[in-house]
Amino acid sequence: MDRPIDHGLSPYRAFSRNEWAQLRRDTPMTLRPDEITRLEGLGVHLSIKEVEEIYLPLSRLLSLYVAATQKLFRAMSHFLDARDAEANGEGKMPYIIGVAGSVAVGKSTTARVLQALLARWPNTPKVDLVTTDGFLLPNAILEREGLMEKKGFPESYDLSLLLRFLTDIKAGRRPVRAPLYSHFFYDVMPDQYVEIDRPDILIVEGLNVLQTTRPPKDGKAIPFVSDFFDFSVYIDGDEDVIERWYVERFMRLRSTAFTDPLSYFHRYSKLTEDEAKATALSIWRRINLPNLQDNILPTRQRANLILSKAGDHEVAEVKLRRL
Ligand SMILES: Nc1ncnc2c1ncn2[C@@H]1O[C@H](COP(=O)(O)OP(=O)(O)O)[C@@H](O)[C@H]1O
Ligand SMILES: CC(C)(COP(=O)(O)O)[C@@H](O)C(=O)NCCC(=O)O
Repeated sequence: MDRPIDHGLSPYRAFSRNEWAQLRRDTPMTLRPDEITRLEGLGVHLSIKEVEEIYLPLSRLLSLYVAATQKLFRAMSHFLDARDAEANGEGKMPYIIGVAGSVAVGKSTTARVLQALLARWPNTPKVDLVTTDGFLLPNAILEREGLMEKKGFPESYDLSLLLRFLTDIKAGRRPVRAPLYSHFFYDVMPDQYVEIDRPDILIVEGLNVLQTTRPPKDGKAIPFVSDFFDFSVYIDGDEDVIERWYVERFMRLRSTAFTDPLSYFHRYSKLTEDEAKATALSIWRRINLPNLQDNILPTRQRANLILSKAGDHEVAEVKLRRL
């Protein structure tokens, strides 16, 4: 009799927090407490324990993966007899890591921590970071197209600009410019860019980075953003917990950035505490929650690694995709 096919094998290997923390092995902590403080978001404490137990083992894994990829790249150069190009530094290929997840789940914070940790590994001294909000369509266009309530949805991004950016990075062009978004002005900044000049690692952070595109009608295939990634991380959490983080961040901004009359959300600084909370909840439920449910969560199983967070941003479980 034929053996039944095992449909139960998960593509992921799951680790409890403690199991994952053991995988740090003897990696020394490379960030000082004051350096961790500088990585914290607005008024939020980032615990050293969290960095040591979760992000340091992850940086160890990534450093090993990058080294293996760099070796593979050298093997290919050897095969193509492209050693001269390699000696001139032309053969360097940035290792690209995607960081995905809901609005307010902690993508920017995680990306900044990973950037700092990875830059301390000897084989990856230059680690750059790009956020995909720079590739949002400007408000003027979103308004014209009736998309202001769809900011962060797939249709609100200039996907071809993002794909061109990633193509240029992978082609080894230098420097490559990424547009900049301002949360203060709630808009893309005209003529402001971040220059990416051949880093060892590029982290690309954004809610849309694992999304797939519909098959084209004209037969011309468009690549996925994730086709350019060597590794991807999805940050996960329960909806009600992320909602709370969103509202808490909004309330902190209300008493800081929003008090500036130039800020887009200045009008919210004048609301009472209860009115402001209700406004934050309404934005979350009208825009960010439907985006999470319809467009972000369905991409979770495309990630190489899933970090599942609990109520205080502490990672409770890590899932690593089997090779
Ligand atoms: N590991 C963490 N520990 C404590 N607070 C965190 C952590 N990650 C994120 N936060 C806080 O949660 C909120 C959302 O994080 P942020 O990185 O801005 O999210 P995103 O980029 O996904 O919108 C911020 O207020 C941030 O300071
Ligand atoms: C700018 C964002 C779409 C996040 O973009 P990302 O960096 O993930 O590409 C999001 O923070 C946002 O502004 N959402 C619209 C609703 C709101 O104001 O929260």
